[in-house]
Amino acid sequence: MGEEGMMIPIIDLDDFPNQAEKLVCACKEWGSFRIINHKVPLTLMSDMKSVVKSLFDVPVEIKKRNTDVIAGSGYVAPNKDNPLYEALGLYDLGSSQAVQEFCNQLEVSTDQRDTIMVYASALHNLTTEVWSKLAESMGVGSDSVKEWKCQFRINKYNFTHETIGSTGVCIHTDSSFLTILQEDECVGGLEVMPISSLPMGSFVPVDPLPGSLLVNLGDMATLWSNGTLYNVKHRVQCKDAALRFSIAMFLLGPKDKLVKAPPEFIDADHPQLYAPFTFIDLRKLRLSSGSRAGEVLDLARLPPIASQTV
Ligand SMILES: O=C(O)CCC(=O)C(=O)O
Ligand SMILES: [Fe+2]
Repeated sequence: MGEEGMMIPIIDLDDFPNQAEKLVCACKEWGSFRIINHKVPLTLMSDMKSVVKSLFDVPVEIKKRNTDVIAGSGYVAPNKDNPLYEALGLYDLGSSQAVQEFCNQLEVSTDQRDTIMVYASALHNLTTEVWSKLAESMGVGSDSVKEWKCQFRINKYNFTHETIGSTGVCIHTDSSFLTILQEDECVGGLEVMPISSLPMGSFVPVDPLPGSLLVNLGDMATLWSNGTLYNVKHRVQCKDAALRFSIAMFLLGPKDKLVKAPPEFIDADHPQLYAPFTFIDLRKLRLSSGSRAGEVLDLARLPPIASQTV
């Protein structure tokens, strides 16, 4: 089946609970959807985009001060796997100390610091709001989500004429429960693989829709939902000879608590599929096994019920 003409679902955040069913469908079939009426001011989004662009202009010695707090949370220089890609990031957005530290490392101005603080807080709130809406739409609570850890990452793609047709970021899933992306408003290139196209898999381009934000579900969402929510496989391709910038906010999960499917999702026909994991341990397993595109969930699977000794 060709995927031409397919488009990821658009969810109106202002229209709940009416959109509940549409949201759950989007999360099962696409693992990806666009949100509108998200209340993040457009001026804040564009101010943040300008800050992001200038953060990448500092000398590499300064960028390297942005060291990892958890694996992969800090500066990523262009490398063999993704030579066109560069990223800066920060773990634990809920901690204003961590945000200040990020700003100090990169020697940002007072205005830039203000923008980063306001943006971080707005997007942090939005990730918890979107997750709460999803959990509620699935008939379960989400009490502790405000305490969950968040990671923030800004991405730059050095696209040129010569790189058109090559890959900006290879196929992967996110490790998070969910990710909110502020894409480049002009330069496309993100592609997602809907579940209907598996197991062969074909990509659907996600064209930018200025003012909206994009949500992707990650490995934790699949583990938590007992396999019903889809951790969307995606990549970024170079389609234009233009620099591309994106901003990602990852809702990772509770810090030390084991995550497992709530009892509402488990019955005789739907036995528990995955062993309980903390975010950090699932992430470690993902890195140690080199499984970037969701294969880590195969490693987290419990043996079939018939072979389990109860
Ligand atoms: O830049 C994008 O549009 C996607 C970035 C992404 O997939 C990620 O940061 O995990
Ligand atoms: Fe991603």
